[in-house]
Amino acid sequence: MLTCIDGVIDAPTLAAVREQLADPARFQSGAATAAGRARQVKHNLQGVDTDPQVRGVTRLLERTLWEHPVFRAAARPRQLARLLLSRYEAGMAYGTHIDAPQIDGVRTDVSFTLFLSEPDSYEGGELVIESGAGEDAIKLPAGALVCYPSSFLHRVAPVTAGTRLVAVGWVRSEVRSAEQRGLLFALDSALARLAEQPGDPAAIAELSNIRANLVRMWLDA
Ligand SMILES: O=C(O)CCC(=O)C(=O)O
Ligand SMILES: [Fe+2]
Repeated sequence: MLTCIDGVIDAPTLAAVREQLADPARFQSGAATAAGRARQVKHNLQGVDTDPQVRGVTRLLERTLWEHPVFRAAARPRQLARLLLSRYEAGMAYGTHIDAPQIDGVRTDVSFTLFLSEPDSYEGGELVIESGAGEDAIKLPAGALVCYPSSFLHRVAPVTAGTRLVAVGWVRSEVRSAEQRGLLFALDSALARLAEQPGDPAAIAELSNIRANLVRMWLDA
């Protein structure tokens, strides 16, 4: 299941982040962090992790994501394996690959892309995800995020003009199965809607109890 979440980063923060990452010298070849077959198809740039601005932005984004209620409900993060700032200039792309099953010793259950560039500021650069039901080409507004099971093949279509700046990352989830995470996310969303209107408190309590018991059954922690 793919989940898109709007407005994860607000406009002033986005502007500050883009400003801090504007200097291309803060980026190096993306091949440094690709393993196996992915290395052959990875043509992009990524933030130099010793650069103080890159570190500052990375920490800020990690913190924001960790505290974001909808991201937490969708990904159920137990640990953030890594967050990378990636930059694609005209001619760059990332061919079809699968993400490593472990990054820095952390199992990868959920992959995500947080879009930092406005979609009309570059051409191409869609994140194309192959789920069982076919391909989805994702290009979201700046500040929005897509998360998807790390088991899906995916690629970044060539950028043909402009610069695509994103943060990509991987999560070890406390619910390992994508199907179970999807059910819990749907249940959470329905319960949040029910809580907004006067309804049947006993029914809401019953549903909350079912949710808690499913979490207990499925928790990988
Ligand atoms: O840039 C993206 O949206 C995804 C990049 C990617 O697949 C990766 O870094 O593994
Ligand atoms: Fe990937």
